[in-house]
Amino acid sequence: MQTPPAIRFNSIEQVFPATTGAPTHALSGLDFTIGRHEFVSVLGPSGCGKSTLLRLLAGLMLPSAGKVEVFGNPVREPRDDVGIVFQRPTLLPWLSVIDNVTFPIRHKRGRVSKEDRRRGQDMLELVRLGDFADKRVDALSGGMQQRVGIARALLLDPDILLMDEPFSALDALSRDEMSLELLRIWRERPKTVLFITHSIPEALLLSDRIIVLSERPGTVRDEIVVPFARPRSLETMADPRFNEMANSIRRRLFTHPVNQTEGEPA
Ligand SMILES: Nc1ncnc2c1ncn2[C@@H]1O[C@H](COP(=O)(O)OP(=O)(O)OP(=O)(O)O)[C@@H](O)[C@H]1O
Repeated sequence: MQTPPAIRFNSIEQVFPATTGAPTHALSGLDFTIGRHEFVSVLGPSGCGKSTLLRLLAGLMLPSAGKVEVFGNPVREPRDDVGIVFQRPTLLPWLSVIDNVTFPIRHKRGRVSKEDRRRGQDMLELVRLGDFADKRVDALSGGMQQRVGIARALLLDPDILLMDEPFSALDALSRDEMSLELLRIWRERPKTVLFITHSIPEALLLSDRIIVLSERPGTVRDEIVVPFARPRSLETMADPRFNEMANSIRRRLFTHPVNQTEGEPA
């Protein structure tokens, strides 16, 4: 039997009812799969349903129709093998860094064992915050707080990592630095990554494949295989093909296709 993909969206419809006025049709006929340890970014116009598809995959809500599957199993609730990093890391400012990293375990089991703390410390080493375990999180910069969020998402060693615009609140330099850090972490701990972003260069630098969604209701408009060799670095962005691809994606995103072939690269 064929191994199921790590992630499958199968004919997803998502309609949000309205208390007044028309309901919002957020996603329609959404179909795509992601293979194990693949890094896939989702790009699309504002409001096209990117965060919605991530919340469906995280088991935070159920689709109006269709199926979301993780390793062939329908997603009905949050799972330990799916870690999530949000745009803002939602840390508890009165707790130390290590207590924030191990918080999901405290929340779930009511206590944190020595072994859990050791694992938390390992994750802090991985994100290069090993010396900051006992600091309060509000003493850290935005980039460092996002590292804490990544360490927390990796604590239970999930197969799948969902990232919803994780670096968009950072300044440009920290953003580039965190992109490279994410590539390093992904190399050291291979994961299946679904990464939501508004940044075309970020998607090109990080991903194996980019899914471009249409305007709402979001559906797959394009799938782009990113050809750049790994490991990638800022040098990758100097490859002349990088700008060409970025421009081609930009055109696809911001033009309304007259027919299906418009915007195809030459
Ligand atoms: N819980 C909800 N109830 C009602 N409408 C919702 C709900 N969640 C999302 N929506 C609507 O569904 C559509 C898709 O929202 P979503 O946040 O998924 O888009 P997005 O592509 O992530 O947007 P952005 O790029 O601006 O972050 C939007 O019109 C939004 O207002």
